[in-house]
Amino acid sequence: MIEVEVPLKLTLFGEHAVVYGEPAIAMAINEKMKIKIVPYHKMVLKSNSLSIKGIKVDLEEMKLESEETSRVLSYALSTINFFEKEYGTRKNALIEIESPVDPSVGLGTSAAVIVGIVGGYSRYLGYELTREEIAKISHKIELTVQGLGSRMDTYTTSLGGLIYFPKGGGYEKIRGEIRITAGYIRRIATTAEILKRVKSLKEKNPDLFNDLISSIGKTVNKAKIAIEKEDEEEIGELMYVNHGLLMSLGVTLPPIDNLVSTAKILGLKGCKISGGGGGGSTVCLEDERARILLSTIGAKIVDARISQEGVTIKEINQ
Ligand SMILES: Nc1ncnc2c1ncn2[C@@H]1O[C@H](COP(=O)(O)OP(=O)(O)O)[C@@H](O)[C@H]1O
Ligand SMILES: C[C@@](O)(CCOP(=O)(O)O)CC(=O)O
Ligand SMILES: [Mg+2]
Repeated sequence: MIEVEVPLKLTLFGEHAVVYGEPAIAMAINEKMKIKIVPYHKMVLKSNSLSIKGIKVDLEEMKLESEETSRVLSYALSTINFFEKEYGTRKNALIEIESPVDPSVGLGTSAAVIVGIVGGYSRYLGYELTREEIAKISHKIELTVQGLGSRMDTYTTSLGGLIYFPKGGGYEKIRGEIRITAGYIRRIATTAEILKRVKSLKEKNPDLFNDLISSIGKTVNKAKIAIEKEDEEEIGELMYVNHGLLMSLGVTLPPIDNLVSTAKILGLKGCKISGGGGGGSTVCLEDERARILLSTIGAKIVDARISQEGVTIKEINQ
C-alpha cells in the first residue's frame, strides 16, 4: 500500500494574474490531504468530501447516474488516464482520498488531488519521481482539465514552503516568515468557471485588463521584498491593495469585501481574498480579531501554519 500526504495551499499574492504570466506568492500549509493507493481487483476511487447533486436512479438496474459525476471526478480520473496514455501502464487499485476541507474553496484541493495521485500512483507503478517531476506532470494535468491555469498550486503543494513564482516561469523559495490567520466560506463556482469569467473580461476590455493584472504583478514584487524584510506593515498594506485589484477583476464576493473593509477600519494589518475567488478563502496577517471576523461570516478556520514539506510518499508493506 502507498500512503501520500499533500499540503494544501494559500495564495498570498497574485492569483488570477499569474495565469496571464504575472508573478505570484503562495504558501503550503499544515492542512494535509491524504491519499492511499491499495492493490485491488478493479479500479475504484473513494473520497470522503465530495457531494454530487442531481443524482438520477435507474430503477431497472439499480444504478446511480449523474451528469455532475464526471465533472467532479475529472481531476482524479484525468490523472489515472495520464499514466495509461504517457507511460502505457495501468494497474488496478483502490484510491482513497481524505480531504480535511471542502473542495473548491481556494485551498488548492484540485492540485492536491492531482499531486497526491501522481505521487502515489506512480510509486505504485514502480516509478520514483522527484517532487519537481510530480509538480511538472501535475501542472500539465491540471491545465488539461481546467483549460486555463498556472503552475502555482501544483508546484506549491508538491514542493512545500513559501514560494515566489516569477514572471516568465520557474520558482524561487522565499526565506522569511509570514504568520497568517485564514478561513473559508462556501464558493459559488469552481476555479475553472471563475477562470472563464475572468478570461471574458480580458476579451471584452483588454487594455483595462492588462493594466489591472500588471498592477497585481507590481504588488506581488513589492510583497516579496516586504516578506524577505519581514515588514508586516508593508505586507499588510499590499494585501489590501491586492484585494482591491481582485475586486476590480470581479472575483470577490460581498461577505469577503465587507470583512476586508471592516478589518481595515479596525486597524488589522492586512487581509485579502485567497485563491480563485467567488467566496472561498480569506487570508489575514495573524490577528485574533481576524479569527473573530472570519467567524462572523461563518468561515471555517484553517491551520495556516506553513508546511515546509511538500508531498510525502510512504510505501507500507502489510
Ligand atoms: N476530496 C476530493 N476527492 C476528489 N476530488 C476532489 C476532492 N477535493 C477536490 N477535488 C477535485 O477538485 C475540484 C475542485 O477544484 P477547484 O475548483 O480548483 O477548487 P480548489 O480551490 O479547492 O482547488 C473538485 O471539483 C474535484 O474535482
Ligand atoms: C485563480 C488561480 O490563480 C488560483 C486558483 O486557486 P484555487 O483553485 O482556488 O485554489 C488559478 C491558477 O493559478 O491556476
Ligand atoms: Mg484548484
